[in-house]
Amino acid sequence: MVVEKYKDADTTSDGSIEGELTRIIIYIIGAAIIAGVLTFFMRQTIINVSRYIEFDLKNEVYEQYQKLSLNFYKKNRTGDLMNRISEDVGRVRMYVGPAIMYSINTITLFVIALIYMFNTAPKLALYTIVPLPILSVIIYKLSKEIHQRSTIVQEYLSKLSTYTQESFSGISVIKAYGIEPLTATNFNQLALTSKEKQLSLAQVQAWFFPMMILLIGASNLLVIYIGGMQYINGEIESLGTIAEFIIYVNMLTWPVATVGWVTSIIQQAEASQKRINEFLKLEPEIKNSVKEQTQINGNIAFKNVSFTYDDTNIQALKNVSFSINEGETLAILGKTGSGKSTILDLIGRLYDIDNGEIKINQISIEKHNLTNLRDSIGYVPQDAFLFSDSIKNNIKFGKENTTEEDVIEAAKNAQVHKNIIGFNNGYDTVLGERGITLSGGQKQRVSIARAIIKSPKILLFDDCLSAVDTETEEKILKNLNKVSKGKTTIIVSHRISSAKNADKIIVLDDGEVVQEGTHEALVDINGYYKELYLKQLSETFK
Ligand SMILES: Nc1ncnc2c1ncn2[C@@H]1O[C@H](COP(=O)(O)OP(=O)(O)OP(=O)(O)O)[C@@H](O)[C@H]1O
Repeated sequence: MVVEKYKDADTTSDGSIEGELTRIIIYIIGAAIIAGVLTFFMRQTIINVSRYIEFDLKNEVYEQYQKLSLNFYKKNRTGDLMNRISEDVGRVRMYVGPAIMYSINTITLFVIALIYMFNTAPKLALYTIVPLPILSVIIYKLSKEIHQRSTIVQEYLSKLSTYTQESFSGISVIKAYGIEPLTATNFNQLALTSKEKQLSLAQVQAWFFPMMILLIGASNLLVIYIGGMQYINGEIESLGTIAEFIIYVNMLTWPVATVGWVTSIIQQAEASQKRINEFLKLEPEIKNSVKEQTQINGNIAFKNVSFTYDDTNIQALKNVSFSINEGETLAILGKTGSGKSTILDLIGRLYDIDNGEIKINQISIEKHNLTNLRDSIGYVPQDAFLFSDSIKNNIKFGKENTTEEDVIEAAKNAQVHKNIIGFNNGYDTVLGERGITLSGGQKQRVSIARAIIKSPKILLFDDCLSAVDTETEEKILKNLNKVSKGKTTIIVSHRISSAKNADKIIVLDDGEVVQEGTHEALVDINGYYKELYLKQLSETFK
């Protein structure tokens, strides 16, 4: 406009043109600086808020994971569980962050630009904005397609990483069986499919910018053509209007494109939020219905207990009855799959039973505060699970605020102290992926130390001496006898040596109690226990 004003005038030499241009340049620079500062604060506020929301949501989802029972984990694949906490939460964040931010941006810019455009040249404004909704719809369709294809790409990437992870974990089996070529072929097949999916994604993505450029170009041409015609016809006064409109078109194209993109983000976020909500509404199967504290002394009684695993429909326990008093030791023997571990899981209330009753301190197990119940149990599982952390922390895991001396004492009682001090870093030796691998027997003993240090009312040992030699077993049992004074102990085993000193022994067969008594009584009766005793006795003297 300024140029046009002075174009035909004779006064090119006076300073007023310079002054006016400088003023406008300062306005432009000033507006850019203000826009920059405001954009910075907007991003700071909205993106930060979205990160806070993401943080809260992740914690909420994780907390819910902790509450849900084992059955839930069996029904859902680990990949899906991970997705909910990372991808679904991420999509919701995209909605509360970028989507809202870009929408505000678009609306503000659009309203201001449209007011200016219609004020300057209403007819030209109308022609200019015609291609914009088309651009929006195209970008929406493209974004949707891109999203669908990238979900598939993501799926293949996680399949690839699961496969590789599993190969790394099972590398010793792969090498021992010499199946490297087979695993390599499988990997190659997966990688090939993954590549194809990536290429198909790239194909759609490749359309994104050409489409934008095409539509911007079309809008520009339209402005120049219509604007030019209007100028020739004298409908618009100045050529500057055309230049002004070209700037508007370029200013509006990106925000209009984001409308399409934002719509697709909102749709994805809606689906993710729905999935998260459904998940957060899930009630844990095992509920802690008792809020007040309950006392656990260690009397345990099973009365006609039957239990079937939901997922496999295997009836693991049939009409099982037995009782054990506070401070006593019970040994459970039986063939594999006879239901021994299931009994221990039921005492920790990892599952609720179908029929019968489990009583702890003469009170039904459901009437106990679940936290109190689990706090009073020291459980050593069949497969000792140790975290990728130091040995010290793995033992301390049983009881947080504990002293170094207690850790050493527990390790001594579990007969693993000597092994630990033999490592270069002693108790600070890191286990797992980043550290050393313990032998099966060492793992079991660290796991025993973890249970002992807790000094719980009830100690549950699930075949946890299977990987130690009989001499060490003898020593551990002797120590356990000492530390388990006054505590109720249940030992699941396949060895008579672990069971013989128990106050009571039960033998399970296919989920039923088939023998019950003390060692002295059972070796006198024909049956599984006597057979096992004679077999193991003869092996000892071989
Ligand atoms: N988590 C589970 N989900 C479904 N079925 C299970 C589960 N755990 C065990 N089972 C089934 O229940 C039955 C009893 O299993 P349990 O683990 O109690 O036997 P066990 O006597 O401890 O065996 P082992 O001596 O081999 O450890 C088995 O047939 C087993 O397949």
